[in-house]
Amino acid sequence: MKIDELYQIIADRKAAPQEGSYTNYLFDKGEDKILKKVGEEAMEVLLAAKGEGDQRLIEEVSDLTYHLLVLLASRGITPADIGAELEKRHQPRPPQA
Ligand SMILES: N=c1c2ncn([C@@H]3O[C@H](COP(=O)(O)OP(=O)(O)OP(=O)(O)O)[C@@H](O)[C@H]3O)c2ncn1[C@@H]1O[C@H](COP(=O)(O)O)[C@@H](O)[C@H]1O
Repeated sequence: MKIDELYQIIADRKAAPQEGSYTNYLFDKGEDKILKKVGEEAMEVLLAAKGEGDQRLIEEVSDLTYHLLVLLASRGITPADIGAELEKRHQPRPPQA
């Protein structure tokens, strides 16, 4: 799944809450809960990277990505906003001789 597609699902949950949605559970709990999850998932990324293997790392980065997108959506920030910021930082380098 593309990041933009997942973000759109999350934004749709915000606009139209659904019974049993984990995303809506997070929105209902509020920003402190979302931030706590982001912190926990970030720590799990570190632990996975330090010896749990590439598949675990992929899973934990996916968990972190999802929770970061929930945080952004809760603030009305889009992946395009992040892309624009990264684009501003981008400094193309001349090809090496
Ligand atoms: N990508 C994800 C995704 N990644 C992780 N998670 C959930 O994140 C939670 C993290 O697990 P934890 O054990 O850390 O937390 P927990 O004990 O379940 O919950 P807490 O009590 O700690 O909050 C799990 O419940 C996972 O299901 C996700 N939940 C949803 N999505 C995507 O969001 C879409 C919408 O989901 P719903 O909002 O549930 O409809 C889905 O189609 C998916 O594409």
